[in-house]
Amino acid sequence: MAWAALLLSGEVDIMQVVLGVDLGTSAVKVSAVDQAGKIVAQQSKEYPLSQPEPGYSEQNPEDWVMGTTVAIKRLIEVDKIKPTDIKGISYSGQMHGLVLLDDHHQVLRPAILWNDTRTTQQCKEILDVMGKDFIKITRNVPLEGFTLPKLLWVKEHEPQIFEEAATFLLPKDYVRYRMTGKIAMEYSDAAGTVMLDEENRKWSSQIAEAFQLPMEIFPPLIESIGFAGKISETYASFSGLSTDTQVFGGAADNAAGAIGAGILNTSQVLSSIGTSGVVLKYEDNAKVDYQGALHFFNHAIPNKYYTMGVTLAAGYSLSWFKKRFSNDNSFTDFVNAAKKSTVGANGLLFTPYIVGERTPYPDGDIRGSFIGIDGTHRKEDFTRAVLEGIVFSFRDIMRIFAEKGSNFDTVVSIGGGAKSALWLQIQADIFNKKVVTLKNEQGPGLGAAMIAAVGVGWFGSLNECAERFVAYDQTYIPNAQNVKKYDELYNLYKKVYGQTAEISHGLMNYRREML
Ligand SMILES: Nc1ncnc2c1ncn2[C@@H]1O[C@H](COP(=O)(O)OP(=O)(O)O)[C@@H](O)[C@H]1O
Ligand SMILES: O=C(CO)[C@@H](O)[C@H](O)COP(=O)(O)O
Repeated sequence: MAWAALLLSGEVDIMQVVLGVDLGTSAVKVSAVDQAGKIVAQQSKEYPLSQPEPGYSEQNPEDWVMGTTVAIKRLIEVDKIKPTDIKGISYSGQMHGLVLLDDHHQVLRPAILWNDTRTTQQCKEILDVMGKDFIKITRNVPLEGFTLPKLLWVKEHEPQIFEEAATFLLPKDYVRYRMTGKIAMEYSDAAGTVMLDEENRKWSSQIAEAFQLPMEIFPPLIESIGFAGKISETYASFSGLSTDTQVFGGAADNAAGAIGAGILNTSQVLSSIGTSGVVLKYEDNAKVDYQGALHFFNHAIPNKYYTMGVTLAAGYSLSWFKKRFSNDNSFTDFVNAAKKSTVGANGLLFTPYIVGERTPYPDGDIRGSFIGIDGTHRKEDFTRAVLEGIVFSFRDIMRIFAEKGSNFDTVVSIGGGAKSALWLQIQADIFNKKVVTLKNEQGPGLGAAMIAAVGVGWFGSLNECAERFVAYDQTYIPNAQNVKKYDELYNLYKKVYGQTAEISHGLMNYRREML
């Protein structure tokens, strides 16, 4: 039912709202959402990222708390949302970041983030010590981005800090702790620590023993829609919120993004082109086994899962190219100029490995290429090659799904990739699948608000909530001629990694020697 009709029907109370806190890497965005699924107000606050050494990426957890508080205060003071009308709050969080706390719950060092790549050695050690058992328990291969290698890095390089650590949290779990005073980690995020026995939904004592991690440091686990407490007196006086507002677990940003996009059954796949890119598929149970070729994590819905592959530089590749070579154009004009090129960019291929890659090549040292540069190529061919290369990298992920016999008919596109009709058609043609967009595309923030909406009892389940909050907009159907051409080009694209890896690694070593 449309928003106005819902109001007239008296089925919803438009005064009541829930808040979805989307704790990203560059900023926190807090959305106030009413019972009809309408975003009535939104505030955000950016915070800095520190890169003290090559490959390091850290943030100060206090900045997340301050940013979230500023955004909430603005909702109350500028947008005039009454604190007593805020019935519930939940979260979507950047994944994997390690927040270490001492026994007074004080932060011991800056958080080490998902895009920090200092832990290659620790990932190797994890496999050396546990081999295939590790993948069997966590359903993932150890990658630099995940939390366990970060914990082992601290243990090895900062032993005094490790000694003082009483527990650890993930970014949004830390913010929730500061708002409620209660320590807990939520399942979909806990899966990304790669210390969780995913199928049995408990911390793995085998992993703890293998790496001499005391069991006491593992925080209690809660469900995404689980009640985490009410706003504490301290945080209420700090933020202006009411102590009656209920707080719920929340979810990892990709799980929350999937909920906000209505990915709640196995026939749909999410294609998210943000700074990084994600192809994500809902899984009904833990029986599917990709043997670590894709990430496999607990979903925000109890006992459900999702599989995903990550392209580290998706939208980032396009932004990089625009910034370096087309900075004076608007984003829309710059992307639309690629229409002047052809399917296959007049014979130019791009691989988007400009910050290394995760799926299907877990290789921090691979770098991107333009292949087939010809004297006749124009800037729009390069732009088109970048748009296509990003989508080819998503097809690499889809190929793994296909090899495992996973079937789906619809791809829901979100993020920057859903802003351009050209890019959406390229996705439909390269995937050879129907691609749809969302009417109310708010990404993980809406998913976070949906978790709170279910938590406070507005809906019986996330599926029920999605029926009201999520609606599809445009549909893009594959063009048979283009599909054929892209199939041919994809066969060439697939060869680029293998044939450029050695050269890329040599060039990375050259850069390191120059430091
Ligand atoms: N008008 C546009 N058309 C196509 N792509 C766009 C447009 N504007 C931005 N983008 C792409 O979207 C990406 C950002 O997507 P977004 O979902 O906002 O990412 P994030 O939340 O990670 O910052 C940018 O890196 C850029 O490549
Ligand atoms: O590492 C992963 C998933 O495994 C990333 O998806 C981060 O969770 C991204 O955070 P944002 O870019 O959305 O801040």
